[in-house]
Amino acid sequence: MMCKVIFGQSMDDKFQFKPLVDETMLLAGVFNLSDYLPFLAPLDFQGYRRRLKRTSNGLHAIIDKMIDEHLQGTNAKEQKPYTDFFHVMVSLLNTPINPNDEEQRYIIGRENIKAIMVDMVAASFETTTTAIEWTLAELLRHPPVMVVLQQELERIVGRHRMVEESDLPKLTYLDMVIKESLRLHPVAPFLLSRESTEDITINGYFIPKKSRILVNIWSIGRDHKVWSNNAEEFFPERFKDSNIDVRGHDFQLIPFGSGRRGCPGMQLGLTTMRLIIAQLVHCFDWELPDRMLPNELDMTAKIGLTFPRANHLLANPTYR
Ligand code: HEM
Repeated sequence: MMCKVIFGQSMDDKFQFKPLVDETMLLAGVFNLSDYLPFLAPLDFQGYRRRLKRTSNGLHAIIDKMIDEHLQGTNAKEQKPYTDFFHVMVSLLNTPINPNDEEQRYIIGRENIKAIMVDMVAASFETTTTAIEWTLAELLRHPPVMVVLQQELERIVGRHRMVEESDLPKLTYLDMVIKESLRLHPVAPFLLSRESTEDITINGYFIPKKSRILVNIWSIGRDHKVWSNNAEEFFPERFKDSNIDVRGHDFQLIPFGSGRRGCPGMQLGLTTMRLIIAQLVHCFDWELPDRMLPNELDMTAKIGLTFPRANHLLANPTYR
């Protein structure tokens, strides 16, 4: 789905991004000795930098090939007006980004387009699927919550048609379920790192200029002082009559980050997440395999830049 939005076509054998994105996420979040002992960085003891370079070259090579195809016009589909991100970007190749500024003319080059596309691919492919998988896992672990959500869908949508995007604003319990899932399972538990631009003291802690700052939203999401004693529990009702929102202003819940580097794909990610969860729960009843009990479902996460489930969720759907 994200491939269609970004590239205007489904992923096929020619453009295999997924293994390269998985490797990038793993390497970007792995324990790296040089982060703690920077003088070791040039030696690349663990070989992570070499691996990351190979992965990055792989991603760049795929996008290079796609740009070439676009420029040669070999793909018949490309004759139509562009409605996807990639083709709009490539149509801007070698044009000035600020044509009215005579002094600083900045031309969009191939390297710029490749860097933006790699950023988009890495940031969009795994995030939404990871968030959906965690939400479905929590619903399977909490059958009463699943029932309340199904009742809401029946009330608002009924049984005779599929959920549509226009139904989403009315699905308030779904919204609470999604907030609760993102609170306990933020896709990027440390956000993207920041660097402090000046010396500052916050709550008695001195942070020198040029420090690398990681914001641990996983911990904030489970902090009893913020979320009360049931912070570890999946309890969507905590958001009933609450104004807490995920859009970056309520700092106890910032699964899409905040500020200038906050997630630009938030609206797309949230809408996709809501629609897919709603459709899965509306169309099917779900059961864990082999008579597994809800509390036996393994909820271990795999550590990387993102925080996906260690083992993919297995569940049996029955059409309702
Ligand atoms: C549920 C889905 C998603 C979640 C939870 C999510 C979360 C995040 C987070 C936490 C960040 C870092 C923000 C910060 O450090 O302040 C981020 C960055 C980013 N996201 Fe998302 N994201 C999602 C979907 C998407 C989608 C669908 C796209 C694009 C189509 C996207 C594009 C990006 C990009 C390009 C960045 C990097 C921004 C930068 O470097 O300044 N994300 N996302």
